[in-house]
Amino acid sequence: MYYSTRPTIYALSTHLARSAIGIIRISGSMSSHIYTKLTQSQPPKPRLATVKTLRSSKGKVLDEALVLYFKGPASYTGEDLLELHVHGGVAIIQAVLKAIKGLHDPSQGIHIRYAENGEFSQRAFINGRFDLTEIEGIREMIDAETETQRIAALSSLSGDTKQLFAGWRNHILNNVALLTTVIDFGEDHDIEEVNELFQTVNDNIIQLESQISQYLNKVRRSEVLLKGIKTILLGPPNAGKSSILNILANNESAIVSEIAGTTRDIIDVPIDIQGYKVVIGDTAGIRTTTKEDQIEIEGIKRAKLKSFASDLVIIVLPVNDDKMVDYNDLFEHISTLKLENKEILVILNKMDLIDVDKKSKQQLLDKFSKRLEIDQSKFHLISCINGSGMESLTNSMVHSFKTISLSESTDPIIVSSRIQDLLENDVLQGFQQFYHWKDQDDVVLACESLKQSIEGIGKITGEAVGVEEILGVVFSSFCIGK
Ligand SMILES: Nc1nc2c(ncn2[C@@H]2O[C@H](COP(=O)(O)OP(=O)(O)OP(=O)(O)O)[C@@H](O)[C@H]2O)c(=O)[nH]1
Repeated sequence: MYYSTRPTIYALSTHLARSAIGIIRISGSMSSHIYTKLTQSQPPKPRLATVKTLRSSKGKVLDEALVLYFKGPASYTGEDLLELHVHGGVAIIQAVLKAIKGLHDPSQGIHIRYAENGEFSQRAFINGRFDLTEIEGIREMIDAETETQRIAALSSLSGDTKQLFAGWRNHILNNVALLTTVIDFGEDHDIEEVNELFQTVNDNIIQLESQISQYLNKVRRSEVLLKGIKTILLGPPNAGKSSILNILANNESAIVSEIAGTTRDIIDVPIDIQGYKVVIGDTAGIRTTTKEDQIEIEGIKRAKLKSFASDLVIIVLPVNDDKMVDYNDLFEHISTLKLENKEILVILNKMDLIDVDKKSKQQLLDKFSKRLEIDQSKFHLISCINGSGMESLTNSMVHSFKTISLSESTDPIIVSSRIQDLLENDVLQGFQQFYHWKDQDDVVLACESLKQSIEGIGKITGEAVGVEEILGVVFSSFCIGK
């Protein structure tokens, strides 16, 4: 459907700050009118970039701009759409915006106003250019800060998510159709036939439920990519935790000193490691202490607590201290983390301090891995002084990130929490109700339950009745001009 009765909207789609270009977007039936007024020329030719002088209503030159016009419905919004690529000076942009605003003239039926958040995308949705999963994909794409987030957002943007949901919807619809035949022609079916059909639908729904649950599981695992993979450095004081953090973060985020126990509380540093958003926490050194240093005790307690909530735990041990006295408390804690199936890597740091050939390196690995009962493949021998072993450590960390986010086998998926809620609460809930009514041999209510699931998917893609209520939720998080 092509809406031409709505007011024409305009907005600055780039930031209002000194820059090379600023892009002003205009969408609606008055786009062509705005073009002719600003350029004082004939109506624009669609899809042809032209350089035009923009003028105010009094004929004053405002700027030389690159102008692009798209005739609806073949445009982003599905309406006539004009893009003015003006020079990115704040005063220029404001002057052009003011000139557009000045063209608003209700007495002539010319309705022009500044766009609201996400209004261009909302029109694209209303005009059937995209479904809601694609629209949300566009938002995730804009929000993506790292390479993995960008890839995850692509699955929605490219329409993969839309197709997946459409497939699920059809599948449920087919099963509703099967049940409907029983309801409509129930008296003509014998009871065994009805039971058999009911059982077939039941099996189909169980299968679909498992697919949706797996999908949700993957979404949850992928979510870590958005929030950042929580990584923690744990180890005794003076092991080199802060030094490692500084190398990974490429700056002096944490205080490094020779005095054991310099780090007293957790320092969280967000960094990008090979396209993964990671939040690394440097912690107070854990040692078995008899001293009554309350700050140190509290620091150790916090470090331990935080490690339980972390996705990846990196244990840092100074290789020159292979007697490992005072380490009981730390090792006991590591055992608990292992029981929780935490992803763990171990760093043996300060390799520059010992003189090793290949054989004694192996002896070191044997000794530490035996003591910690952690496989040698998880170990890294490094030196913060000469940087040795750091590359292999980061590669190993990336491998762990892939395991944590399940992005090793397939691309991660990011979908909005709105979609997750609807899948869990409407679609899967509908299945639970279906099982309940099936057990009661109530075909009618079982069928209604599946319709609830279909409606849930409709709300996700935007095909549901009463869709207005969800539009507000989706578009309010967009920026103006999108
Ligand atoms: N020789 C050598 N010294 C290192 C290495 N890494 C760190 N150091 C030194 O070890 C000392 C302690 O380093 P930090 O990075 O502060 O250690 P930490 O584990 O954060 O210490 P706490 O804050 O006490 O828990 C500093 O003097 C560092 O310069 C290394 O690979 N080789």
